Amino acid sequence: MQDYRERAGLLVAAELAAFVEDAVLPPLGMDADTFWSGAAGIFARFAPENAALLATRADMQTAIDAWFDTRRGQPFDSAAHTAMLRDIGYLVPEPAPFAIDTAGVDDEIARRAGPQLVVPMLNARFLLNAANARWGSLYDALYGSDVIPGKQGAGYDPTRGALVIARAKAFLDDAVPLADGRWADLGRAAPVLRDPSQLVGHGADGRTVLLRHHGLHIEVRFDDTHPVGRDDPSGIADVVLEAALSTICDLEDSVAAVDAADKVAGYANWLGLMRGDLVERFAKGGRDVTRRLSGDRRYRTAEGKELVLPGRSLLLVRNVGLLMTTPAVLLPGGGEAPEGILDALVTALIGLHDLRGLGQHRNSRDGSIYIVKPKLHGPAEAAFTDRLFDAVEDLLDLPRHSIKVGVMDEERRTSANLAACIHAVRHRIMFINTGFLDRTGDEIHTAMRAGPVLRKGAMKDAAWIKAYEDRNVQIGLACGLAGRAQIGKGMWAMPDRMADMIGQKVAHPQSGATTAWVPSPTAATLHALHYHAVDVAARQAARGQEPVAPLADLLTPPLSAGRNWSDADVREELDNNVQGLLGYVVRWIDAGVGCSKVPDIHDVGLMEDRATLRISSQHIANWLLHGIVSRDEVAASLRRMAARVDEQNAGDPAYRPLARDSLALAAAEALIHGGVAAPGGYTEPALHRFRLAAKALAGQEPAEADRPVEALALG
Ligand SMILES: CC(=O)SCCNC(=O)CCNC(=O)[C@H](O)C(C)(C)COP(=O)(O)OP(=O)(O)OC[C@H]1O[C@@H](n2cnc3c(N)ncnc32)[C@H](O)[C@@H]1OP(=O)(O)O
Ligand SMILES: O=CC(=O)O
Ligand SMILES: [Mg+2]
Repeated sequence: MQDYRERAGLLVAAELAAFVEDAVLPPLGMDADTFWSGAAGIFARFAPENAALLATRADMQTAIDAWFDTRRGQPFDSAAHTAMLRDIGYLVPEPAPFAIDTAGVDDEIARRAGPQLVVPMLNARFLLNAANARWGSLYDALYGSDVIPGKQGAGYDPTRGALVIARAKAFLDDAVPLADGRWADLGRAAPVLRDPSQLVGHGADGRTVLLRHHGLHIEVRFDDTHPVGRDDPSGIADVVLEAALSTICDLEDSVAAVDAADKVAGYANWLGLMRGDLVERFAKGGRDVTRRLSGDRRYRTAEGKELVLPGRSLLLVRNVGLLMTTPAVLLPGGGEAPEGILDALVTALIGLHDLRGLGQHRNSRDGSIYIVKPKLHGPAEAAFTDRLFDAVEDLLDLPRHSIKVGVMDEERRTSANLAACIHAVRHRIMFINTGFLDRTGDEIHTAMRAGPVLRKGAMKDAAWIKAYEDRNVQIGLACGLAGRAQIGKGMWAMPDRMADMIGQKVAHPQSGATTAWVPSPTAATLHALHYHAVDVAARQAARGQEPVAPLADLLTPPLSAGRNWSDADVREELDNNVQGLLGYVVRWIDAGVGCSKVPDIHDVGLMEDRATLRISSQHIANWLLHGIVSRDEVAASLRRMAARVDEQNAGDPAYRPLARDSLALAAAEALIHGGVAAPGGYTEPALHRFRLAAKALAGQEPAEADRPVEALALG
């Protein structure tokens, strides 16, 4: 049973009250009464509006469903569909031309182009690694990935090493060419650059040369005492790249946070990052490791001045959206508080530690707290977020617009009204980002009644997604984001396929995006190469001249004209969706892991999070609704894929097989069969329900834990 403390008319979970009052407020000199009575006022003001906005979403979806139902079997009528969306207020008038005026944004966001790493907030070991991924060894990233073909052996393989070194030096030839010859032929000479302005300085050890290209730094480390440098004709031991300029510490789709204990664990990690004292100790490769945040990096410029560069990624925090409530706080009527409002209050309060300079390091040098807001549906919800952040600033005595917002463009109503959404937050917006995974889930859900959707793999060639990606950049540029805010692109979801990433993800900077998401530090280092290859500012200048891609394309649902697939194709599609879904859900429900690498049916490890789960569950629900697959076929696929997922996890002693009475299997069935009715097609309600049940069971006697799922009160 959750233990609560009464605070200003709220019931606050004991662990949350203790965390806020003992760890967060005292260094800020803020008393608990001031904070909780301010928080109570904010909940009183914004919780009803939050509920009303959710009701509007539901009403609009009902109207869209009814419109498609009455036209079943007829070809899609784009003009009538757009008119209907205007009638129901889904499409709003475009604002007059305007430019955002966000101020006080750090260079990493406003003026420089480079990778953005995302990391689950509940994993301190990964969080520290992510924050430190500002700098990454290119030698290590190449050696440890499939960019260099062939298998890695146990020890150092000099043949593989030689390929790495050749590749890294070829990169130097492109980005920072020598005045004469190639880096491979440098010999013992000191490097003289074709463009001397690329030489920024030297490391304190005198052996590191600091270079800059397209605003990103490159260290070339000369060290004859290092095993690699010793064998190199020039003594080069490594090439280190400035990689993850920014990192999103995620409280949303990559974590499983269902109760006060989980929320406090996430908030405590965010506090550790803002104060600089987060430490994690663990064993790796037979060694005990203590991981901390890296310090800043010191150099001497050619003029002999000291130069300090940030040692850590600029940290952003992703709050949850508007949908969920949390048992961590109960409102005066006894209902759970909207989780997004609690996140805004607590993550901004923690961010204040950085703005007041209370931490060991500085995160924002320009005095901003960066909150990423996911799953906003349209301008009314963006305006709501703006007012909520105003209120939090007032409570925390922060200058107006110190809290910046990153708007995830990942719901169809936001894409269709993007300029109006940006306008609603024009004084504080620091990014727009195409979260194409959620966006695909929302596309399927919104058009649920329109007909069977394309196979998942064909979705990337559909008209809507091209228009979505193009319009996001074009509208972002038209609204003046260049030089003030990021235009971001989505996640590379195949963490082990780095050669493919190198080949394909260059498309993101080429599109005029100043950043794009990567799943790991290695991916950040390798993706940094793309920002050296492409001059994003030039691409933005070119794309700023383009007409905006047609709204009609954006609003064309990805439908298949009937059942265009063989039985084998249908089965493959179903099995693939079911396998990804089960492989992810079993870890979410049983182990509380919110982001996993799950092999697909071709054994490619895919990053699965709640957004990819939204896609697979919505896809199966759509094909069931339209009779492409039957309930029996889905049940058979669940059985087949459960056995496969059990096999894949056989090496994990803590793993509980997906047997008939597994909570995880029941959650998977609820996600599929409840997919049409689920608000927005979101998976959070079902996941939270089953995870809470799993946690409750884990706290009980083993005999209880073996009770069948049917005996659980899950509703
Ligand atoms: C649609 C969306 O919302 S996308 C945004 C949400 N998604 C994410 O945040 C993805 C984040 N990435 C991850 O969680 C992980 O990379 C996964 C789950 C995809 C793969 O994890 P694993 O299978 O454990 O990775 P793998 O074994 O290849 O590598 C683990 C190592 O890489 C590091 N690592 C992997 N991902 C990250 C990361 N995102 N940040 C920091 N370090 C990371 C780990 O710290 C670990 O190194 P260590 O042993 O020195 O600590
Ligand atoms: O949040 C990102 C997405 O693709 O969804
Ligand atoms: Mg998303």
